Amino acid sequence: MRIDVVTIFPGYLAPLREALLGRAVGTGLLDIAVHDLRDWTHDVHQAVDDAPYGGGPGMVMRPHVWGEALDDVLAADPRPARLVVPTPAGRPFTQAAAHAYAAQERLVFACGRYEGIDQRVVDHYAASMPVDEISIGDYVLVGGEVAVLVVVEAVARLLPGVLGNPRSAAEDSFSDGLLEGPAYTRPEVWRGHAVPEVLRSGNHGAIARWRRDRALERTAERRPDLIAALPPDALDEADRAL
Ligand SMILES: NC(=O)c1ccno1
Repeated sequence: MRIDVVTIFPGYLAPLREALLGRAVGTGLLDIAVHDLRDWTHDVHQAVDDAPYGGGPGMVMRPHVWGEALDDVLAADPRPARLVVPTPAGRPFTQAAAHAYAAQERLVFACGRYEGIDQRVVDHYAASMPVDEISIGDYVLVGGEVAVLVVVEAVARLLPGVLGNPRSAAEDSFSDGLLEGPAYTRPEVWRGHAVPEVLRSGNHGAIARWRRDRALERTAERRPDLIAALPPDALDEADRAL
């Protein structure tokens, strides 16, 4: 997979070269290119924003700079791309979206700043390619860069070969529509808190049942919306007896 990120703060994306993502780049599983939007300005001030039509606070990012940048970035690789624009006004980014993105050959991220990018940029590219305006949560960041880090990590870990144990992704929170339950490791007792005995029993059926029950309890308590969204056949008789 190739990932391009266009931003006025390339340094914000440095973590993409670290740890798991850095190894994925090093092994060729992931190809990441970060571009400075200001490279496509032509004025001495390298201006990328201007006052909003209709008035209001803040500045809006200028369409012609973005258009020149995205034209060049998209033309740099023949693989079909999806343009992703993080914004608080976007559709929620979910684990399902992460899986969908992991199946893409190429993702191009446009990082807005200020009051965002002139809407005509999204409208223009949406006429010729898939474009998603996505949100990583109901809060407002200073720009799209941090959201890109979140999305890229959520997507990259799903790529075959990136995680050491592929079962990790298969048993993630949300993989079965539920939150993951609690996890424990040694020692058996820590500051008077003992590991649940069933996890030390070696009884794999009982362990699986216990884990499912804890996941159902946690999800019902913290995210009842996920329980409500489960397909009718998702809960078996033992689940319903909980
Ligand atoms: N909530 C978000 O995804 C976001 C992106 C930029 N600012 O906020």
